[in-house]
Amino acid sequence: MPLDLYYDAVSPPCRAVMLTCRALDLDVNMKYLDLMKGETKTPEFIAINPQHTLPTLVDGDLKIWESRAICTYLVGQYGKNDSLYPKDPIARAKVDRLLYFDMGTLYKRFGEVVYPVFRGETKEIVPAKLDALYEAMGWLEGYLEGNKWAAGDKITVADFVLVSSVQAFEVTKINISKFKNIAQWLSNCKQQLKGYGDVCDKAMAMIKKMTEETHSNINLWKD
Ligand SMILES: N[C@@H](CCC(=O)N[C@@H](CS)C(=O)NCC(=O)O)C(=O)O
Repeated sequence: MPLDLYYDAVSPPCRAVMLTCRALDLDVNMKYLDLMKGETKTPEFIAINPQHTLPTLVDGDLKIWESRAICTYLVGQYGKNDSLYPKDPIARAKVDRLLYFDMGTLYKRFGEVVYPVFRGETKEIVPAKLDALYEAMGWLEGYLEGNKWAAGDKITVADFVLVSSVQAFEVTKINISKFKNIAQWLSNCKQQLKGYGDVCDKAMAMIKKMTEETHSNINLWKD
């Protein structure tokens, strides 16, 4: 039974799942819904996911959303081994910590700074919110110290999830070069994650264009 993935690559959570699918070499039926056109709000899609969020995966009778849950499900169900999401409780705890850190802190803080501007709700950045984002980046910088990949010396789903957030920081003109470990890890991801360019390049160009349209007078750079 083929997997159906409802997605729009402009969304970081969707890119995390797409990178996971590439890493696992999965044959996926890609079902594009245009977020900008509100295509998640149709009765047909709400019948699949009442929360109407992308990404959403349909695998036979299983309908699942929440990107990080999809990534870990896919590894458990289809991975040839557990390398991308280790079964060992300690190794898994280190990956899970990063998945929750991304959802509850890093990506959340990014969204609080940038999305109100993208949505045209404000033209002002709240300085405390920008400080909070850079604070979270400082924590990520520390977690990456001495590690090639987010959770250690092997690629895990934490890399797919975190890079999908951090790559958006770069095109929205947040200063990544201030954080040497993040900059090096981002470069590793660009070069070594399977399908990175296919999954991310077009979406990054779109986000860059949106940034130029909405953020031209807004400074997110901090030295
Ligand atoms: N925590 C969720 C967030 C999902 C989410 O909010 N997706 C947004 C795009 S980034 C969406 O689908 N918005 C359209 C809608 O809510 O109708 C995840 O990681 O999957």
